[in-house]
Amino acid sequence: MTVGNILTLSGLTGSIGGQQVVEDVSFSVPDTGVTALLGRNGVGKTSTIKAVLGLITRTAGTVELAGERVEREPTHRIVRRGVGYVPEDREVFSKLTVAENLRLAERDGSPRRELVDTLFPDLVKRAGQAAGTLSGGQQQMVSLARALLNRNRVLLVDEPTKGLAPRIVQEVAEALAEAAKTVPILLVEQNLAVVRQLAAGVVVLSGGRVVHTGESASELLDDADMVRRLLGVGSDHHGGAAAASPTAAPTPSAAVTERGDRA
Ligand SMILES: Nc1ncnc2c1ncn2[C@@H]1O[C@H](COP(=O)(O)OP(=O)(O)OP(=O)(O)O)[C@@H](O)[C@H]1O
Repeated sequence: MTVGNILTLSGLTGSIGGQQVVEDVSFSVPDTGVTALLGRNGVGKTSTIKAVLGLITRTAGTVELAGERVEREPTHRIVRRGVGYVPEDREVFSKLTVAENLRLAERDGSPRRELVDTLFPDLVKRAGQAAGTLSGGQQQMVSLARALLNRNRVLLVDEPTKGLAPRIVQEVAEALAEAAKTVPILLVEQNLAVVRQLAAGVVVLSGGRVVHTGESASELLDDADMVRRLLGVGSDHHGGAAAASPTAAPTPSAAVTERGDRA
């Protein structure tokens, strides 16, 4: 099977309140695996995802989904075409149960219940629990499960491990790895050990623009100078045991991310 691109951004430019926050962004997301979208705080990663979805004003450029132009379409239509979004901060309905949260997310009559139940057995056990009483990691699982219930062609996942304890970070990373076997993922992630574990390709933004694209995230992460220059993180924060092996679990030290460094 030849590998193609599921999503291609070309010269995408977007603004919030008249201020340009995404500038002439071009890159492609292959139709398999995880592609990481990286960059320091505030460089426009979330805004780029929102521009794809039409959640911020797109002022120029194109977005192709499986070869079809969608940049003029409203958000709901892009979502219906199969672009799943797992936003930063999870956004579960806290007063609703886990089961209700999932049911609300179903877009058609054949949700992929089996897949979701297999991936997230804990959510099956907690089906009757109010989502607001779940831990951050469990809420992240609900958020991921909602996107996976539908037959999406690509998932846009924004900072899924943000604020989670290292052990839970690893659980979320494993769920993402399983999910990626069924759907390509564009992943915004600050935890570089997770990026190393999951991502094949990589795109780095700075000041709303693409400053690096590569087919190997590990290659970028192995280059301490590049990491410092592009991500503003010391090599020790992606080094150590977790960085030495692409399959190693993120350790507490590796889970210290650029977010902490930049504070
Ligand atoms: N609602 C908003 N109103 C005004 N400016 C905004 C808004 N949301 C984002 N911005 C600005 O747009 C720029 C890009 O922000 P964005 O959240 O896309 O960056 P990011 O790379 O995802 O950062 P983070 O790592 O903090 O999530 C920043 O300068 C930010 O201040």
